[in-house]
Amino acid sequence: MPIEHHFTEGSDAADHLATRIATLLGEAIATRSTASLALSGGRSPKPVLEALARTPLDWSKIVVTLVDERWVTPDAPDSNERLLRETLLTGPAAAAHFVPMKNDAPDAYAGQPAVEAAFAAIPWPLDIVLLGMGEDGHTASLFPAAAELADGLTSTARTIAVTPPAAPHQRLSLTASAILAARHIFLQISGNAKKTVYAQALEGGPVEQLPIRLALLQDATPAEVWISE
Ligand SMILES: O=C1O[C@H](COP(=O)(O)O)[C@@H](O)[C@H](O)[C@H]1O
Repeated sequence: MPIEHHFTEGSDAADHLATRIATLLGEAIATRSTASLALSGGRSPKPVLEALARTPLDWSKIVVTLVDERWVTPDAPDSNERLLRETLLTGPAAAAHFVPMKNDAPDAYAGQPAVEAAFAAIPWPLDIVLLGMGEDGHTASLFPAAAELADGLTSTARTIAVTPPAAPHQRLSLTASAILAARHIFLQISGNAKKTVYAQALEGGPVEQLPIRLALLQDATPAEVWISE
């Protein structure tokens, strides 16, 4: 079962989570001379990324990537890469080595092999995976009812191309195996709607119904969950 951290204020949750990530990155660098961090996009991680960007670390030893990306240009408003570039990869943290999940291929399916190849250069397993969750229970871009979900849950590849059934843009996503191999699996939950879905996920049931269960209903690497109002 997951380890929960409860906060009233989202900003307090973000600061606490950023401190936890920074501590683990520092420990990874001290132990292995390198660290790897995969971040979610969307709205939830923004304050965490802003707090992390202010944290003194040897960013040149840290490899940063995404858990998922929308197949849009990096300057598009929906780009997860854009979020990272505008929040985390500024100031000292710009020294981090960023591995994008988007390339110039015409679609996510054509682009996936090159992303998979580029990901081979990341130090695996990832030290930290920061997940988000949509109100449909998707995590990364592993969406319920997506044609590629079964593959995303079973593939030994690190990445998969996905067409969400009810969300915009083709995506690239980490697979369940890449997520679950991480040394630390973190999740942000905020607001009543997501709290309700989170509680439903914990009750048990098919991962295909609520893909966030892949991280919550396993004990090999218990997820840590930051929950706020
Ligand atoms: O599309 C996405 O959605 C989820 C949740 O986003 P949020 O805006 O509700 O925080 C996110 O974790 C994922 O990375 C993103 O691509």
